[in-house]
Order: sequence, then C-alpha cells, then structure tokens
Amino acid sequence: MSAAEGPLVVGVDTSTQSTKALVVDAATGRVVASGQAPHTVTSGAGRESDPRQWWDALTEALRQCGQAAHEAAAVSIGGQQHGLVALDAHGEPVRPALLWNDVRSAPQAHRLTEELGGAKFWAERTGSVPAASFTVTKWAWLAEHEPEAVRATKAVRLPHDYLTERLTGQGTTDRGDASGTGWWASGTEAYDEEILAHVGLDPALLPRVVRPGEVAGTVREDHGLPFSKGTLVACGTGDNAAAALGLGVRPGTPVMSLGTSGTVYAVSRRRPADPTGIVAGFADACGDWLPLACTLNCTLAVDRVATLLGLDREAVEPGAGVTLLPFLDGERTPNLPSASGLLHGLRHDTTGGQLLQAAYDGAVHSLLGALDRVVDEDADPSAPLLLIGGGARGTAWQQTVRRLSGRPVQVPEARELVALGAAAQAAGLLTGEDPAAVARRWDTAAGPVLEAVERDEETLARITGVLSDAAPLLEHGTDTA
Ligand SMILES: Nc1ncnc2c1ncn2[C@@H]1O[C@H](COP(=O)(O)OP(=O)(O)O)[C@@H](O)[C@H]1O
Ligand SMILES: O=C(CO)[C@@H](O)[C@H](O)COP(=O)(O)O
Repeated sequence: MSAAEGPLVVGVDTSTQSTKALVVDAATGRVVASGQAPHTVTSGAGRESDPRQWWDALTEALRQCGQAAHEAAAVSIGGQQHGLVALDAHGEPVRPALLWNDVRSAPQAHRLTEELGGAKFWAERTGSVPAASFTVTKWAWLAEHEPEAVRATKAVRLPHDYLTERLTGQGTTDRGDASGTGWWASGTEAYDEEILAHVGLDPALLPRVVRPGEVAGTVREDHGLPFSKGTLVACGTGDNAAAALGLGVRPGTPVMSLGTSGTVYAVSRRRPADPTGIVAGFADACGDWLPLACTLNCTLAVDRVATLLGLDREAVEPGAGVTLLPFLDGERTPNLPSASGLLHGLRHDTTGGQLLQAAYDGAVHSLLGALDRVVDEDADPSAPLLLIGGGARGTAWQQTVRRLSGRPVQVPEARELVALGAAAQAAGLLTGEDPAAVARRWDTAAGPVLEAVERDEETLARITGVLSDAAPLLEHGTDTA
C-alpha cells in the first residue's frame, strides 16, 4: 500500500453491536487501516451494555489498526445516540448504560410529555416529542426504579461522550448528540433548565457542549490507547449526525440507514418541530438540522425471522399477500413500544421465502412512511435515496427499498460512514475545513445507483391496512416480557 499523502486521522463508530475504528489519510480519504470489535447487549425486558466494554472494544479495534493508529494526528468518536451513561465520582459506571432501544421508559415518556405542556411544547422546545429512546425518559425511569443509582451519579454522559472523556479527561459533548437527550433546547442551543429541574437532574452533572469545529481536548497521559499524549480530539457526535457528515450530504438528499436501528433523515436549514413525534428534530454536527425518524426493528429483526425460518437472509421470494410487522423489540416508528411481531395472511401455499420478504417489507414500510416528513418540502422527489449501514450491503434490502420507495437508490461504496464522518471531524481540526466539505472532497457518497422502479403501492397499502386494523393488539402488546 502506498504511503499516505496527508496526516493520518482516526474516526470511531461506537454503535450498538460493535465498535469500528478507521485510520484515514486526511488528504484523500483513503482508509489506511481498520478494526472492529463486538459489544454485548442484554436481552429480555431491557437493553443495557456496560460502557467499559465499549472502551475495551475501542482498544481492540485500534489494536487491529496496527502501526497506523500510532501515527494519528487527530481523533474523533461518534456513537449510538441517547444511551444514559451514569458515572460515579471516579468516572466509573454506577450501573450498565440504558440504551436507545430499551423501551422500559415508555410510561415516563408519556408522563413527561403530559406533565410539561404536551407534545407541541416539547417539539418546539427540544425539537422532539420524547419517546422511550430519549435520555430524559431513561433518567426519569432510573429515578423511579433505582433511586440509589441516581443518588450515586456524579456525571451523566452519552455513549460517545464517555469514550471521549476517557481519552481527554474532559466532560464534553456536541450539539448533534445533545439534541437527542430531551434536555437540550434546540431554539437556544443550551441545556433546558426547566426540563432538567422537572426531572431532578443537576445541569452541573452534564458535559460541556463543544461547538462544531472546536477542539474537545487532547489525548491525556496513561490512556492505554495507541495515541501520543497531546493528539487533538474532536467533539464527535451521534452516529446519524456522523454518517450525514461522512456522506457530506446537502439539504434535499435523503439518507436511509439499515443497522440495528433503521433511520431516515436529511440535512435541513430549518429547525424541525414535529408535534406528531414521528420526526425527531435533531441538530446535525455542523450547525444545521437533521430531522430523522428511527425504527427499533431493522437488520436484527429481519435476520431473526430468517433464522427462525432456517433461511439465508437473501432467500426471499416475491408475492403472496402475507404481511409481517417485525416489531420484535416494540416499536418507535410507529410509536408502539409495547407491540410485538405480527403475522397476517398466512396460507397453506405461503413459502418461507415469502414470509422473509414480508419481514423486509414490514421493516422498510415503517421507514418509508416517514421519508417525506424528513425531507424539506421543496426537495426533488426523484433525488436518489442514499442507502447505508450494514443492511445496505444486502441485495434483499436494496431491492426492497427500491421497490417500495419507487426512487433511485444509491449505495455508497464506502462502508463505515459513521466512522468516516468522525474521521472528517478529526481532519477538519487539522485543516480548518468544514468536516462536511472534507467528506465531499473525499467523495464518500460515490457508489452505484440502482434506477427507480415503479413503486409497489399494493404492498404499501396492504401493510398500512394491517397496521390500522391491528392497532388495539399492537398498542396493548403481550405480557410475556
Ligand atoms: N451483507 C449483508 N447483508 C445484509 N445485512 C448485513 C450484511 N452485512 C451486515 N448486515 C447487517 O448489518 C447489521 C449491522 O449493521 P451496522 O450498521 O454495523 O449496525 P450498528 O451500527 O447498528 O451496530 C447486522 O445486524 C447485519 O444483519
Ligand atoms: O436511536 C437512534 C436514533 O435516534 C439510533 O439510530 C441509535 O443512534 C442507534 O444506532 P445504531 O447502533 O443502529 O447505528
């Protein structure tokens, strides 16, 4: 491999299932080395991970990067949004982190929305109506169920903040990830003291919100990672904001990410405030906005159906009129936290492959239902949909999105767009450039475009009909958790 043309930077994605690290040539965007190590997430009623595992996974992912990681001139860490990391006075977790896909705080989300002025208040104040994913609802859940953990908490962090702080020794976050907490006011771009007081969280426990382009800190001594003391550390951001950065998208270009979560989003110049709660009004990592809708059931749910059927994930067959709503983890879009999976239309001649296709269709239907809401009204409806995340590598996912969206679908060749976005932040610190401009210079969105096909309205209407007819079952859920 030829020598790098510019300084090396490291970008990290600490996502739900694993931590991925890339060493990137800041001049060209070429990935010089990469590493990945898994995390475990609890199953059962909640979804929790020990934050110390993320650090161990980061250490292992960087070890796999070899010598190149030692040469990094700047580092940035992006990661899964919303998770509640509660630390004691020594920076140790007082309990495992409550993750974005843990729906136990659904009653607190409902209660907080009602107690503080309703959905419109929250949407205007924070950009979003809190669902069970939002950190504020997790803090309220913890206060109710584990008051001793709340009493022991001396610092509250998001997943990417936790790792950045272990690297720099400074408690920092950024506007992108702060906007997913539910206690950051999107109008003033500051912590919302009224909401914090309402949930009994002292603002002094929260990290400083670093401005886009500002240095979050430098690597401290004795951190155990391959970086030299004094290496620049960028602020990082939430994974969706990092991927938007990593693609260098401009307003009007929609993105669909297929990973543990499914998301659809677009960059916007207008601050979102959707009182229906379908669109979360996140900030992006630059200074614009990132209206986004997120599902809890995406690649893991469809892979689970394939496993149950004993099929390879690509073994889909078309047709049959069977509907599968793959809400194995409850759901956030539509907002059905107590729901479970639902199958309708099963016949003697339905094949396993058709059932599997129905699971893909159900997962993609939820995301496409929100697509028009996240893209600005004046955006070109025929612009390609950028498809990213682990699922984007699968033919069945690509073809399902193409058929149900009726849009051209572009699949970037670059694999780890969250880590690339973080790398672009790190590169921006060195060159003084806007990180989105860095990503555009790196041409990270380049990849084949699958031409548009006629939209499969029949399937979309059938799924919408089942969702509506099954509403009471989906709202009340089952008691087996
Ligand atoms: N070739 C592939 N085809 C379809 N799905 C894939 C493929 N490779 C990985 N995946 C899916 O990607 C998922 C992981 O995606 P990723 O975006 O890395 O997740 P996360 O960032 O949420 O941890 C896995 O659950 C797996 O199902
Ligand atoms: O909750 C959201 C967005 O609001 C999720 O998108 C999480 O940020 C988790 O991301 P992945 O691990 O699936 O990338």
